[in-house]
This record gives sequence, C-alpha cells and structure tokens, in this order.
Amino acid sequence: MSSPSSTDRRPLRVALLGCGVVGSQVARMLTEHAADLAARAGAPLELVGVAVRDVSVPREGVDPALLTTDAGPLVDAADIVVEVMGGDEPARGLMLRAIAGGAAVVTANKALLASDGPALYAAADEAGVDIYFEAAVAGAIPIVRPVRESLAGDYVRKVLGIVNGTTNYVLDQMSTTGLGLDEAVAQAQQLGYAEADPTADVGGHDAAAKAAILASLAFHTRVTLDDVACEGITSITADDVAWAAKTGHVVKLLAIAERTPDGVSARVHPALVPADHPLAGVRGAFNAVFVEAEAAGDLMFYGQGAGGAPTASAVLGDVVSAARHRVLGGKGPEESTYAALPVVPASSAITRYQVRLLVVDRPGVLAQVAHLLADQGVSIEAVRQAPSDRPAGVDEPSGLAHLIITTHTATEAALAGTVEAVAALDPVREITSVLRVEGA
Ligand SMILES: NC(=O)c1ccc[n+]([C@@H]2O[C@H](COP(=O)([O-])OP(=O)(O)OC[C@H]3O[C@@H](n4cnc5c(N)ncnc54)[C@H](O)[C@@H]3O)[C@@H](O)[C@H]2O)c1
Ligand SMILES: N[C@@H](CCO)C(=O)O
Ligand code: NA
Repeated sequence: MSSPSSTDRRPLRVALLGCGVVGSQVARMLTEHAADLAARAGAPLELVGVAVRDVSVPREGVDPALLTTDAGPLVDAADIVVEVMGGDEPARGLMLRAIAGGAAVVTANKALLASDGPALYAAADEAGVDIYFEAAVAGAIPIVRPVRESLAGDYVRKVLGIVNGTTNYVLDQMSTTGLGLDEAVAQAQQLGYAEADPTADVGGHDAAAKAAILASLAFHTRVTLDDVACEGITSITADDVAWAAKTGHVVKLLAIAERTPDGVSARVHPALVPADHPLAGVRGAFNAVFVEAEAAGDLMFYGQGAGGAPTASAVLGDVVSAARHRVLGGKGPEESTYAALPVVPASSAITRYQVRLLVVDRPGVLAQVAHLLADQGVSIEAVRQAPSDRPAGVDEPSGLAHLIITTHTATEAALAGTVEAVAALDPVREITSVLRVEGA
C-alpha cells in the first residue's frame, strides 16, 4: 500500500499573529506557494486566521475574512502559531497559550526571546512542542539552525556579527554618501528594516538581543539581554568614518559573543574592522555572521537580515520544519544550557583600541604617550601622526597634531584606564575618539 501523499493528509492549521512588514509576506507566501509547501511539509498548510489590531485596514493578498482582533481562540485552534506581532505582551502570553494547547510556535521576536526566552523554551520542552526562531537573528540568513544543529559537533570560539540592517545601512550611507544619521534611519524605516521604535536599532539593543541568542546557542549557556554590554552608533561621527578609511578600516556595529578563559562574553559596540576582513565588505542593510570554530575554522553567513520577504523566508523554513514533525513525528532541538559557563563582565573582554588624540605638536610628545602606555602594560601596534587644521594657540605655537594610536590586545578595563591616564597628560588637548578594533 502506498503512503498517503501530502495533499491527502489533514491540513495543518497555521495561525498568524501580526500582519505587518513580515506577517504580510508570510501570508502571501503561504498562499502563493501552497502546493510546494504542502509537498515539502508533508501536509497542506492552511492559514486559518490572522490576528491584527485593526481588521478594517485592507491587507493586500489576505482574505479579509481571515482577519481577527481576537487572537486567543485563533491560537487555540492552530497546529502551528506564527508570532510576528513583536513586543512583549500579548505576544508572550499568546505563545505560552499556543504551547500549552500543544501547538508548535515559530517566532521572529528576538527582543522577547533575549529577555524571556528561557520561560518559553521551558514551556515548549515540557509540552513536547517545537519552538523555532530562525527569523529572530539576521532575518533570512540561516544562522540559528547552523549554530544549533550543524555546529553541534564542534566548539565555537567567537561569533562576530553584523546583525542589524538599519545600523549597517546608516554607517554605509555615512561613509559612501555623507548622509546624516537621522536621514539614513528614516530611509531604513521606509525600506522596512527598522524596528517600530528605531532607537532599538540605533542604540544597539536589537543587536544586543541577537547577541544574547547567538551566545546562548554557541556556548550552550543561558545568556540573556541583561548580560550583554551594549553601545549603539549615536556617537559615531563623519570624522570617525573618514579616519577609519584612512587607517585601512571600516566602522561596523558588531554583536560579539566570545569564549574567554573565564567564561563567555557578549557585547555590542561599534568597531573598526580591517578593510580586508570579510565583514568589511558587508554593505547597505545586509547582515553577516562570522563564526570562528575549533574544527570548522572560519565560516561566514551572509545575506538579507531584515525586510518583509527575506524574514518571511526564514519564518516559512521554520513552519515547514515544525510541520514535518507534526506529520512524521519527532521534535526540533531543545534549549541547550548544559555548559552553564559564567558570563563575564565586558570589562574583562579582550580587545584592541584605536585612540585618536589631539596633541600639542612638539618633539617628545609621542614618546611621552608611548611611555605611559608601556607603563600601563598596553603595547602599541601602530602610531600615525597627521597635522590638525585647528589654529595654533598662544601656549602651543607649533600647532596641534592628530595622533592615532592602535594598541595590541589587552583587557577592556586596562585599555579604558590607559585612555584616562593619557587624557590627563599635559600635551594632550583632547581624546577625539576611542574605537575598538575587531577582526584583526
Ligand atoms: N521587519 C523586519 O525586517 C524584521 C526582521 C526580523 C525580525 N523582525 C521581527 O518580526 C516581528 C514583526 O516585525 P514587523 O516589522 O513585521 O512589525 P510591524 O510593526 O510591521 O507588524 C506588526 C503587526 O503585528 C500587529 N500587532 C501588533 N500588536 C498587536 C496586538 N496587540 N494585537 C494584534 N495585532 C498586533 C500589528 O497590527 C501589525 O500587523 C518583530 O518581533 C520584529 O522584531 C522583523
Ligand atoms: N530592525 C532590524 C530588523 C531585523 O531584525 C534590523 O534593522 O536589522
Ligand atoms: Na536567521
């Protein structure tokens, strides 16, 4: 007797929570690709309802009869619940309700996963249902599944990610077209990359949520948003971007998850990336995640990390995985926290600094700065001096010069302390900028 074909099987009921940038594309693809999705999943995927705030808003390609403001009963009737409404509540309560009712959950909600993921994972494990979240980190780019499954036999040492499309777009526009921060953010909003509140992008919090998720997966350790030291791009100036180019670097907002001698470090900050590093070539709103693993070596995952259709691609991949388990049995991976490594504070992270100083341009100044760094145990990799166009003052007749010092690696705490000491030196007029260097 032949096995039943995918179309003979009972349809799996899919409930969609949210029909915005991502949800509208999930709805479109579920409808347009129904036959292929049924064949791949092993059963038809039937969109049974779409929860929205306002049913009177027309949604192109979505049957208005499917729209509802009452998400609870929709969730109760579903086999697979797709949460793309974002925010904390009601998303959290609805996902827990779905799990308690035995439905699989697919979510793109990195903010919620990074703060409250453990409660959701525990509920899913207890109920024996799948919770998938590929779209939560770097949109379309397969990175959750590769780290969770493909690299499960290896040891990840470090993850360096450009995981926020909005800020990468902004930094790229600043360096190529001279566009200002606010203007570039407005463009990213129009293109559907930015969060509902773009300060989550610009302030680094969106990337920090993704760093927490990546660190948890890579190091089999529970890392939440509170563990991630976070700096955004608001202090990056046109000068920083221009000096980066002059010293052979590009400014990128990086999410970093790293195995250190004492545990695990997770942080987000702007950094100078050498122009020949693969991450330096990631332009516009594109994302990339660079993974250094013990046996695999260096890997880079690249593609569209934001936008409706790309993010919907990741969501639907997860829907198909969950559907296959419904049809064939089995279950996706559970939360893995067995290593339980200590999460170390950002001050003990090992990094390098590039410090730009404005100094009095007279003999011996460079030696004085170099001496102080040596005293503090920070070794210098490169020094560059350039004249400043700032007019000379009475006490500095020979004028001022820029001094750009790139250090070798040291702890964040040692480097920060050294910068403070340098700032107090007599010939130092100003610390113009301090940026970390990563990827070298
Ligand atoms: N836009 C992207 O590029 C992108 C990429 C990856 C992940 N995400 C994540 O996907 C999720 C959705 O993002 P988006 O850009 O589609 O957002 P959006 O603001 O465009 O859409 C949200 C939708 O959810 C609905 N909604 C919100 N609160 C609701 C409530 N209380 N009841 C009923 N409906 C409600 C809204 O009406 C809207 O239809 C977020 O978690 C976001 O972080 C977005
Ligand atoms: N606002 C996010 C969306 C993807 O998570 C970004 O700009 O990358
Ligand atoms: Na992804």
